[in-house]
Amino acid sequence: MLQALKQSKDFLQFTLAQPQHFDEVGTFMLGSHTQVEVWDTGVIVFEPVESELKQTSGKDIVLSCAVHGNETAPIELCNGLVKALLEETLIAKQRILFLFGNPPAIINGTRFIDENLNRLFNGAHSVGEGLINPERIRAKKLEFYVDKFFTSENAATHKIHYDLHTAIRGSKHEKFAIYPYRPGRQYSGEQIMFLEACGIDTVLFHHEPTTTFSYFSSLNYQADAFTIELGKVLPMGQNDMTRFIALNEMLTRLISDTPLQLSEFNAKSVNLYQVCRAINKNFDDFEFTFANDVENFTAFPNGYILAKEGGNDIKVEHEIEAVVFPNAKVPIGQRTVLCLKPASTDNIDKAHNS
Ligand SMILES: O=C(O)CCC(=O)N[C@@H](CCC(=O)O)C(=O)O
Ligand SMILES: [Zn+2]
Repeated sequence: MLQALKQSKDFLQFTLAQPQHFDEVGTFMLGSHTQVEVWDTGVIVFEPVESELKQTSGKDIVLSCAVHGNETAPIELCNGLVKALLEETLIAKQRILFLFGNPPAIINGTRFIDENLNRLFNGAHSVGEGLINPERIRAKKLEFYVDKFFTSENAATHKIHYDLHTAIRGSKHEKFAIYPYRPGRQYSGEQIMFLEACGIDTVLFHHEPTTTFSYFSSLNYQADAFTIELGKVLPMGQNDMTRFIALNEMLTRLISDTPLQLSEFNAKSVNLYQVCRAINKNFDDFEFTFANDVENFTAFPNGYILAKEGGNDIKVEHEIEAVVFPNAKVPIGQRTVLCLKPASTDNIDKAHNS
C-alpha cells in the first residue's frame, strides 16, 4: 500500500483513498538520510537519520492542516511540502510531523461532518457523551500522535506546532495568527518575527484556555504553537498559491535548517491584538447586528450593540473592540466571536534564542 505513496508522492491523494482509517502503517527510507513513517490516514513523519539529526539546531515541527475540511489552501501547501520531501528536492534536517486533520470532511468539502474538530482537544473529545462520533475519535488520535512525536526519545527541546487554517469571511488583515493562552510564559518575539517573515503580520493573544489543537500543544508540550489563518476559505484548486510564497519559503528553510535570517523584534512591523473576551452563545435566537460580510478586525465603538440574544443586548465594553470569527451558527455554549483590543508588548521576549 505504501508503494502507492512512494510512486505518486501525493500524500493527499493517498490519504483520501482511505479517509476513515488506515490499516497498513509502515516505514520506508528516502536514500540513506530520512526515515518516513506513516502512522495513520493523514499522518506522516519525516525523521532525519541520527547522524544528520545531531548536526541540527534541534527543532521538532508539527504542521497540521484540514482540522477544518473545507480550508483548502493549507492542505495544498502541506501537500506540496510533503511532495518535495518525498521527491527529495527538500531534505528534512529537523523531525517533522504532518497531520491532515479530518480527511472525511475534506472529501465532503465541509468544515466538519458531525462536530467541530477544533473544539475537541485537551480531552474535550471524551467529555459528556464521550467518543460518539468520528471527529471525537480523531481528536483523541491526533492528540496521541502529537504526544508520540513530541515525547519520542529523539525529540528536540524546541517544539513547534503551526495549525494552518483559512477563515470563513474576509479580513482587514489577510493572514493572522492566534497565540494560545500562555500563563506564566512570555510570548516569543522570535516566533512573531518568524510569522512576519512568512507574511503573517498580525497576532492575537488569546486570554483563556480553549479546546483548540494549538492550545493542546502549547499547554502540554510547551510548544511554540499557533492557529494560523491564511486568508479566506476557497474550494480546492481555486487558491492563488502565489499568496503563500513567503510562507512556503520560510517553512522550507525551517525544515531544511537553512538560516532563517529573521529581523530583530519590532512591534511596528506587526499588528498585535489582545483578546479581551469571547462571546458565547446562550440562546438559539443569538444574532449579530452587523452584516454578514463585515470583515474580521472591523472595530466598533463603546456602547455599540454587537449582538442580541434572549432579549438582551450585547454591547462593546471597551473604548473600541474589533471582532474576529463572528459566527452565530454555532451550538449553544460555543464561541460566537472574539473581541479584541490593542495588545501591550510587555510580555514579549524580544531576544532571539535560536
Ligand atoms: O473564520 C472563522 O470564523 C473560523 C476560522 C477558524 O477555523 N478559526 C479557528 C481559530 C482557533 C483558535 O481560536 O485558535 C477555529 O475557530 O477553530
Ligand atoms: Zn479553521
